[in-house]
Amino acid sequence: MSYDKELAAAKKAASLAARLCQKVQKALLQSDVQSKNDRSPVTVADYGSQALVSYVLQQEFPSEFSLVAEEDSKDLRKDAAQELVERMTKLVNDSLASDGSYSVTLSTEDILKFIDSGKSEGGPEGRHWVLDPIDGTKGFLRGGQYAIALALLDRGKVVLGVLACPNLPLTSIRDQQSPNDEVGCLFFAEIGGGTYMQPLDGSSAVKVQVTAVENPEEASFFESYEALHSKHDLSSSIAEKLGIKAPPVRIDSQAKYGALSRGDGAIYMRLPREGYREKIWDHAAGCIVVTEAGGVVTDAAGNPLDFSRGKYLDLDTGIIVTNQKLMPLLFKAVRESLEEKASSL
Ligand SMILES: Nc1ncnc2c1ncn2[C@@H]1O[C@H](COP(=O)(O)O)[C@@H](OP(=O)(O)O)[C@H]1O
Ligand SMILES: [Mg+2]
Ligand SMILES: [Mg+2]
Ligand SMILES: [Mg+2]
Repeated sequence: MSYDKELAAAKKAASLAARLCQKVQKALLQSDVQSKNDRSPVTVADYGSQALVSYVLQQEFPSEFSLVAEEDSKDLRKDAAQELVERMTKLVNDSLASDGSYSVTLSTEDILKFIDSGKSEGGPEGRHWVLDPIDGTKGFLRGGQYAIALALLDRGKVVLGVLACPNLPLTSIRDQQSPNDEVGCLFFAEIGGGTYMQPLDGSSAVKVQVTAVENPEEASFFESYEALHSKHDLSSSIAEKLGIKAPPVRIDSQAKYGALSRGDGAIYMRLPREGYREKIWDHAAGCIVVTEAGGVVTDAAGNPLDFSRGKYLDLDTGIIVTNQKLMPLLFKAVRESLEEKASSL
């Protein structure tokens, strides 16, 4: 089955949302930051991006629409958020107008409804869009990496994914010469069709592949910038076992999956603290972008990620990503390190 029409819509929605986010990041004001009850930050751009993507997808697929997305409008309906909602409404309307294909002016209530249409629970039946309107909000606030991550599930499987990474250099992050290098990448993948990357400004796409490195000593690895999101000491001990020489590359968001899909690095390890439950929007798009580029994504027990169980990914311990050749070595090092840790407790 082809998902070409869905992929085209997803690319358009994510690119428009990326433009909105870039505009906000440039003019970031402290008051744009709200605090959700889980204490993770969320900005006018997270909400605006979700409203925009939800609107575009509903225009393109009016009859069959289900969206599992990270944000909801609860905090925005409080009096204190009124100014933020008005500014966000203007941002979304300006972004839609700049595209030219939608002649519409949405009201604040429309916008809140589009945000709330992301409340689907997903699951193993039918089709569901999966959206992280800004993945890596902390990176976004720091001026670092972030991604607009959009995927489509069909009967529980990820069948397409798009990652817009507005701050990711077009060339490998390993050989960055100057801070002026061009940035803004759009990664996209459809099941069975490979992974492509194009500049966010719309010029032509190139096919990408994960690295062919087989010797772990030559590999480099990615992990979260935020030490709270992934145990840096554990990944260091795994890297040491593998003989990896290069220091870890710490970047925010699913930009890690994008960078890995084009071979900027060989390994991504995500080892959250006990009790943390991963959400599908944090991995669905990244997972297909890497697997279609020839990579492998599993949990720490070697199982593929199961996106069919609702909004949570119930997995064993963490997520590991690399190419086919290195996976057995990485898996072994991860198991040994986890066992050593368990026996030292
Ligand atoms: N304690 C924790 N452990 C692991 N991941 C966490 C976490 N707290 C938040 N996250 C997730 O980590 C994501 C960012 O990924 P990364 O660590 O790769 O930059 C966040 O996405 P959002 O920024 O969309 O909220 C959030 O879902
Ligand atoms: Mg968040
Ligand atoms: Mg996220
Ligand atoms: Mg997010």
